[in-house]
Amino acid sequence: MASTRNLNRFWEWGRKIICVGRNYADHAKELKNAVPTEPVLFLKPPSAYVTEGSAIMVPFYSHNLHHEVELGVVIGKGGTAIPQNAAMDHIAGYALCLDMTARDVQDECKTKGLPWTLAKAFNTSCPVSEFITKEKIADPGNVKIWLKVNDQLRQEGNTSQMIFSIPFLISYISEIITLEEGDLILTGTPKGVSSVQEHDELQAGIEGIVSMKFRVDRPE
Ligand SMILES: CC(=O)CC(=O)C(=O)O
Ligand SMILES: [Mg+2]
Repeated sequence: MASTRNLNRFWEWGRKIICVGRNYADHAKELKNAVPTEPVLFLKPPSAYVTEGSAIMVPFYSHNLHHEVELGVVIGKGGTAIPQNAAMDHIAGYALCLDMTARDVQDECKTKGLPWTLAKAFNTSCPVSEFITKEKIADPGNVKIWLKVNDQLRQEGNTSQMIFSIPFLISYISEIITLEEGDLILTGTPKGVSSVQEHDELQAGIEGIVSMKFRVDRPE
């Protein structure tokens, strides 16, 4: 049965945020990571969401917060082990997302063999744009995404560069983690990630579709 809940404010649903790492070869290489042969997955909690008008907070334990601009896929119809050829039917729409990453903490976690939770899942680590209905993006596998810091272009990529396609990711993830209406999948970032500081202004967009703006702040 179709849901009567409105996905326009999907971030208020409190559902899962599933992130794909190293899905662009140029980004994997810039961080000297191997190009993966299977998707790299991690999670953010719903408390990571932040929307325009609120600030991205640098976690108190980090001195190297990075931006990662990514296309987000909002799930409209849940499922388990969704076949690739049905995957697009499970999408309600999209959002532009930032996977804010405490890179210094992530590097330490990697060295110590620890999970990335402190680096990736802190409050405000998932800034999102307005909800973009599915009809507004004819081919999510071919859109240009970009990010500027204080008006300087830092990231520019096309989702056609993804190693694992959106249908493949939906199918792969749903075999392991049942997808539910309101879940968000972050599909990975292209090259150009870099450090942001308190008071910086981040602007990001999907060309011709949406743009968004966030300020960076640090707790007192
Ligand atoms: C190395 C990473 O932080 C992976 C990641 O999140 C990505 O988007 O790639
Ligand atoms: Mg990422």
